Amino acid sequence: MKGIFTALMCAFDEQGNIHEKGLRQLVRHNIDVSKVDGLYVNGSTGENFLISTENKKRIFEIVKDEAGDQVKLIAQVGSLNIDEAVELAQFATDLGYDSLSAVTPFYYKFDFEEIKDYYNTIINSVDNTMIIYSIPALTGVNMSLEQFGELFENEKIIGVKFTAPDFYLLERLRHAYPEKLIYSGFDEMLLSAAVLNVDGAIGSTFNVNGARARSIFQLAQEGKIEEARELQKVTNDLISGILANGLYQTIKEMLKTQGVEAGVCRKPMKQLSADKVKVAQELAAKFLSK
Ligand SMILES: CC(=O)N[C@@H]([C@@H](O)[C@H](O)[C@H](O)CO)[C@@H](O)CC(=O)C(=O)O
Repeated sequence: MKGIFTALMCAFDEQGNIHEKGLRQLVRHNIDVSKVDGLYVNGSTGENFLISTENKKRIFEIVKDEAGDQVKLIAQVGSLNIDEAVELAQFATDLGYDSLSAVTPFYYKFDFEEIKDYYNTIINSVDNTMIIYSIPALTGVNMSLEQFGELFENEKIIGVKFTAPDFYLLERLRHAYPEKLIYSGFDEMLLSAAVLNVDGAIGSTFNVNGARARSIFQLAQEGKIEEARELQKVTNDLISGILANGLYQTIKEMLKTQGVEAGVCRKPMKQLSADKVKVAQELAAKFLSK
């Protein structure tokens, strides 16, 4: 379960339906071209919070069917509707997903006891493991070292996807819980996290930049920091361009230049203007090999 995991996009058509052929191509591109170690399915990048339970299940099915056992698969099942989270956890487990993950419950200001109960309720309902998805900038949920420790007391909670720029907390977590899996969640900070000895990374830009991400991670593990820094610089030039143009939409347009029918994003996300499509194509021409 270590290494580079792509936070998988989902291809949607103009009506917002799953574009199955495009989704299968996305899976193949990540496995065959980017050669990532795994896929993180129905996360933020998969537009999970914009789709129905039935669509989430269908995406889990298609991805497992296409990927088989070629790479590790993590199913993000977190939901404010805890019944849905449990249902999805059971569904993904039955399909053979290697682990589950759940975003911290957000919007209402849940206290820590409620957050702990949420994780234990989901994971104790299935025969699988759980990776906490912590992304404070989007959820508003900031957990302390001690609170992570309390969650980790449940042996089925095997790690955290740490999407935060708090390298002090990341170092403390690494030191305190050497046996737990820690994944870096900010692609632009991959090298800094790798230096702190994280076990892997999960990111959206790996859909187009997976090979470079793999190299950064590997070089850091080998102590070749100067080379890794060069690659992180190129990566961050790319990420700056993507973020300025519209994150998920730009990645989808870039994928289209690689022959992947990545579709469009679901409403209320807007579509790119013609000018921005051109910017995405220029980014692809500059940063992606044909
Ligand atoms: C909000 C968001 O999409 N964050 C990305 C990052 O990969 C992020 O896009 C990237 O670092 C650029 O800022 C991941 O942490 C999200 C992710 O793994 C997911 O799709 O669940």
